[in-house]
Amino acid sequence: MNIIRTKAELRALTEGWRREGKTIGVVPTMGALHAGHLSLVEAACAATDRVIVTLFVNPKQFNSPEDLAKYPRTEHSDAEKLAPYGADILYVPDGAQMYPEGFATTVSVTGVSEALCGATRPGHFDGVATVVAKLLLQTDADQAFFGEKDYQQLQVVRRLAQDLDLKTTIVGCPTVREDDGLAMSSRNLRLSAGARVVAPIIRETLSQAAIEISEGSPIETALQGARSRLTKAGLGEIDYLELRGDPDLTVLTTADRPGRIFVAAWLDGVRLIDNIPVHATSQQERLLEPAE
Ligand SMILES: Nc1ncnc2c1ncn2[C@@H]1O[C@H](COP(=O)(O)OP(=O)(O)OP(=O)(O)O)[C@@H](O)[C@H]1O
Ligand SMILES: CC(C)(CO)[C@@H](O)C(=O)[O-]
Ligand code: BAL
Repeated sequence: MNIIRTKAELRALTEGWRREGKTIGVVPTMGALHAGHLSLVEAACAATDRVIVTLFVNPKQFNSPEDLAKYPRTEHSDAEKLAPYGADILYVPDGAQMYPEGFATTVSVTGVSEALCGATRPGHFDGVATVVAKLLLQTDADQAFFGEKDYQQLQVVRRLAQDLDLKTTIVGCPTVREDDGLAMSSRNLRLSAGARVVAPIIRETLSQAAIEISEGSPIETALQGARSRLTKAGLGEIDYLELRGDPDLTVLTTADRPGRIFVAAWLDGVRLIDNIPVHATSQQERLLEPAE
């Protein structure tokens, strides 16, 4: 697998592949690769003839300079991890390739980007939408693969691809978890050993709340219970814990509409996110039963 660093090299490659009639898949990442990323690479390799993995720690999507400075940068081991997976290219542009002097354009998606992480990380999704639009165009991809761990990001990217008439199909892939249920994330590397033991409570708490809601508990009661469980475990700073319509994240859902619970909470100075679907089956069935 070759590493390339410039748009010019990338274009020469993709034009060559196009002449051979090959399809192209892209997996955008910020590196520090784990099994979640590798599952996207596997999906891309199964679906397209040529696969490009991109590695760019995009400064425009960080709303805290400290978070940007601390973001893990592990290009060498990332390339080693990718080697057995069959990706063709690791594309590692630098800041000057992506944002040359005079760069003045922002891609901003409204609606779906405004709640949840959009509300708590101002400017974050403008940074994501701008860099993803550029990566999809630079790689000339037929399909692009994103994880459901970042579910709101996936919906923002779907919207942007549709609204800008990009030819790339956006493919969502399931969240890959550690054995104890913690969603894999590059930022998990920053958890202390003690915090790492506590972190699986996020997924456990979401699952419990999802079951309670699907069995008919009032949404507010279930979410309040989840909030106090997280707080007791040491995740007292909660950016959001909400049930929202899926895929239309702009609406807070009601008991007769299934949705998804989203959380962002801080543990040990690290912001962790997760989400889980709520199948409001029993509640729905009850609502649909004819009144006696
Ligand atoms: N556990 C996971 N399962 C599936 N996909 C994932 C998982 N973690 C990340 N991804 C996906 O990998 C792609 C690149 O994500 P990124 O490089 O930011 O990694 P990350 O682990 O999400 O890091 P971060 O700590 O920034 O959240 C995104 O599409 C993201 O949704
Ligand atoms: C999609 C992405 C690579 C854009 O920088 C990033 O937001 C990420 O890694 O999820
Ligand atoms: N995986 C989302 C990238 C970010 O947190 O900036």
